[in-house]
Amino acid sequence: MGLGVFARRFIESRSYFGPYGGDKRNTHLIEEASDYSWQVPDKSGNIMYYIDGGEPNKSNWLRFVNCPNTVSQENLISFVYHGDIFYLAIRNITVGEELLVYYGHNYAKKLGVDTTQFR
Ligand SMILES: C[S@@+](CC[C@H](N)C(=O)[O-])C[C@H]1O[C@@H](n2cnc3c(N)ncnc32)[C@H](O)[C@@H]1O
Repeated sequence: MGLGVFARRFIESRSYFGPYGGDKRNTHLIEEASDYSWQVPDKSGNIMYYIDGGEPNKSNWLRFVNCPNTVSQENLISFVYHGDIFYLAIRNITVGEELLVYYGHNYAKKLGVDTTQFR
């Protein structure tokens, strides 16, 4: 699991964080090459490009947020706004709790997460 992000202060539901830092790339090969990339879809769901936070100096702390193993652990969801990725708190998060955002079925499966419980 490596490093993760833990709340140092109370985070109110609907707080949001971002944008996720990284290079915008057009190749799907980045999904294989980087553990830190997000797909950015257009309004029809077609992938426009990827944001790759693989290089720490071009990214930010959002790259360290892990994926939950169970739905009850999930406390952030990702969303696209003006072509960037943001994370939204879907409930109050208490001090010391790990911030966890679901990565999507494909990536989560690779990590051994039981994806059937996630929408
Ligand atoms: C975006 S990074 C998250 C930060 C990472 N833990 C680190 O130390 O840089 C994604 C990587 O974190 C690890 N990871 C995140 N969520 C995980 C989970 N639920 N189970 C196992 N590994 C996980 C995997 O190695 C994955 O490729």
